[in-house]
Amino acid sequence: MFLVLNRSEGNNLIQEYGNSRSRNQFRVYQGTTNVHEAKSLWRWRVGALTALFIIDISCASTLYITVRKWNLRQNGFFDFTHDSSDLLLFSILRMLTLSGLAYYGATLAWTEAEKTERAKDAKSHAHAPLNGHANGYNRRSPQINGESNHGLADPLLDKREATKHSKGFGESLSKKDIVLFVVFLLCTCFQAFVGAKCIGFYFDTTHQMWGVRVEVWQGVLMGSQVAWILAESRYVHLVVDARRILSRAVYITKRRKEQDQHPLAKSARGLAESAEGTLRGDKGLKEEGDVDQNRFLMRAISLAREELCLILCAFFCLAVSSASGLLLPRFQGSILDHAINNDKPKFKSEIQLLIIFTVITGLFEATRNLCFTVVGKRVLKTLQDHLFMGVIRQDIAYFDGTTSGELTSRLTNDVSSMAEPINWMLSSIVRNAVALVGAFILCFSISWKLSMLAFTTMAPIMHITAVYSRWSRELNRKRYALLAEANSAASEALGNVRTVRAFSTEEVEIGRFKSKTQAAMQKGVRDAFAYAGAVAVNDWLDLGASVLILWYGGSLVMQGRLSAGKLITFQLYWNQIQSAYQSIMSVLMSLTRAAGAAQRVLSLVDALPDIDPNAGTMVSTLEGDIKLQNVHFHYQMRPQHPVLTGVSLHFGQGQVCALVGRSGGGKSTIVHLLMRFYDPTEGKILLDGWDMKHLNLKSVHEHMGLVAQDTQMFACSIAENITYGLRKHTVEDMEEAARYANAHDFIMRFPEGYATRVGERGVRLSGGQRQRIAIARMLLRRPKILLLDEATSSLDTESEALVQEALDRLISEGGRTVVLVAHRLSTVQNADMIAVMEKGSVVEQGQHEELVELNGVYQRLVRRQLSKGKSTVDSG
Ligand SMILES: Nc1ncnc2c1ncn2[C@@H]1O[C@H](COP(=O)(O)OP(=O)(O)OP(=O)(O)O)[C@@H](O)[C@H]1O
Repeated sequence: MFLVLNRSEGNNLIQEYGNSRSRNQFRVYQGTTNVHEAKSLWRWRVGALTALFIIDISCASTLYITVRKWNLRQNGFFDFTHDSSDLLLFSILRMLTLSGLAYYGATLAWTEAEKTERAKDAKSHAHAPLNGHANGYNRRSPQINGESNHGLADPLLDKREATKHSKGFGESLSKKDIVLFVVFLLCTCFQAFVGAKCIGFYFDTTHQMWGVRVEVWQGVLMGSQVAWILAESRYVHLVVDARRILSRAVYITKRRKEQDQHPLAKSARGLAESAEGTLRGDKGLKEEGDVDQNRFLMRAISLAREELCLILCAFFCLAVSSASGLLLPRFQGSILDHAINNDKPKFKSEIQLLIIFTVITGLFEATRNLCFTVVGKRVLKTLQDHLFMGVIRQDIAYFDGTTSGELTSRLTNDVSSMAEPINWMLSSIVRNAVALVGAFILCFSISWKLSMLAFTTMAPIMHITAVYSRWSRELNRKRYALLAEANSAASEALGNVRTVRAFSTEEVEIGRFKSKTQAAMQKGVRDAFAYAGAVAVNDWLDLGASVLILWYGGSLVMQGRLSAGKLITFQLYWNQIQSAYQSIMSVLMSLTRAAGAAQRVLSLVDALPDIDPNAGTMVSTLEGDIKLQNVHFHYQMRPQHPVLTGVSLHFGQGQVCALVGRSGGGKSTIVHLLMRFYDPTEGKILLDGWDMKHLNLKSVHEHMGLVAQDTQMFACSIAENITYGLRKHTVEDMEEAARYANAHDFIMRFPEGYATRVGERGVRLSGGQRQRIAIARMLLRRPKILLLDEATSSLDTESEALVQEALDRLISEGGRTVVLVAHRLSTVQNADMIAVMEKGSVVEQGQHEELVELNGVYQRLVRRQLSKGKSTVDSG
């Protein structure tokens, strides 16, 4: 039973995120792309199916032999009640039909998979030139400057065809699905036949074979046939799926080879690297592992490991409540029998026992529930903490390629969708599994024939559940992606609400948001319909089973072969099986829904940053000597655009060094590299002679201070902003830093002084005030290395003068290495070294006078400044 529900297909799922139409939309493919792996999966599954056929026929043959030897025939012709040659015949027929259908289905799967891949290519071709992004090197064919990809994609492919095939796994019904449905129907009919055969069959109760009654042998052989048929039906599905996986792997490998030989392969790779919404580290893209129901369950269990004591207590309560709960139907049945037989003393004592066991069950049930709920809540908390830790420690490169909306969605929607089933699944799955297995055994002990008949309805239920789970999982993945897009649109609009108001684009933003929520809602509604359908069919099948039980059980009672009480007990156990099964099914379905969210959450929880701030040698003091040796760099989101091309610079200890040059020359990028937001793609940065990569980043940052152009503030008080990140400080130190930064006076003019709250991102302060607070924050840390990245460029003259005064004071203090980007001429003039950057390289270097004499780029910049009547070196 669980074999089918907890599908373990053994194939990994590769998620590919697309960028063709919208940022976060991703497409899902199932299976490996490695041809070798796909081939062995195919062989393995074909082998397993063949083995199943062999076992099935062996069972049928053995049954036939035992029946011929021990079952007395009434006449010479075929006799349904005394002969099993029909079962043998059906086994052979089954083997031939299922093999044929598996072969046909596999052929269809091969061509369908190839067609789907082609359609996906065609679709990505159609979109790629519109937005300038290709969609995954080695995964989709890029179209650059109108060039197609060796004709691999069929440009004439009908657009509707492309849409149909790109709908994704599980969303469209194909010929292959129809073949699989026929397999399912056939197998269900075969199972029903074996069930019916069991009921009417004459089992020899007198003879023995190897010390075991022949009746038992025959019953086991017939019973196991039902299981083999179920497994065969499943394996035909798996064989067909393996063919699809192989076809896709072959197609993709072929495409990869052709792409690698393509002259534009490098650009394609670059475009793929820049796809948004993907998990990336500083060194490039990272693959997000698949999380299916099984892995999700395993993960939930490992998360709950810390709560071992509570879990053990819960399991103890579970054992007691399950054991006593399983006895209740027995009491109910025998009470009825005693009532019918008018046996008053036994009737009374059974009633008393029933009351005692009901109280015990309820008590332990409640305690078990409490323990598991507490475990669920604690797991949720751990998960939330882990996710936030996972997000905040990611490389800056990751944040370059994602939006705050998407992250918020992961932290809120995804985590709650993932945690929802965790809250109760631990409790529910174990309790219901125990009830299911226990009731199953007890049902067989009452009447194995009745059980066989009832259980033939289980196979279709399991099949429908498995098909729905699979379909729903893919649909929900897409739904969550759409919700993330909606979040992203909302947070972008709200973050820029002033611009939205200024341009009166509220309607546009509302439309953008609505289109995403609408699409997500449609997928949700589709899922709800399918869910309702699956549940309805399953309910009908359940009811059908109850009718069968009453019909056959009732006839047994009338024949005097079963007591009425036993029939009631059987019915109660059957109800228990049904409700346990339904509960497990709904847990698994919610696991299915949650697996999509879990994948997005766990991929982040598990992803370790490439630049680990905690790794490397600790630094207690820094002299402040910085060397850049032949540094090359490009941002991942624009891999084809080199930002730094072989930059070598020396910022001596205690020197004031300036970086000037045209906008986009790479000055801020050098500051980013010095902060180690990114690592150079080539070359080295040495700090006091040590390669920065080998130093502990946290300890290095304690000696560095950065004042950037766009100062970032937290929505708390001014005091908290100034002392941000410092564990020890005094109020006097804070005020002194603020005075030094020309901030004390304006802070004191606020009614609440240092306790004034600054609002989100410091919106309640002016740009100059924010800058001065940032300077105070940095001063309080007394850094050895000071990085000033155009700290005054966006300020008006008055604010600029105030901020500049604070900075000049700081610089003139000496003893610090200062790297400043595009400052006022006066400051740059006095710098010990000025480096002029152009198009990612240093074109001139020296002191002010030397550079002016060179009559080159620097002199032109100065001249332009003077002609504009400004006193700053223009960076544009
Ligand atoms: N996170 C990023 N992702 C991709 N490209 C980036 C990123 N940051 C900057 N760039 C690009 O890198 C190049 C250099 O940018 P950088 O900010 O270093 O220039 P700059 O010399 O400091 O310019 P400005 O004086 O205007 O600030 C620019 O072309 C810019 O578009």
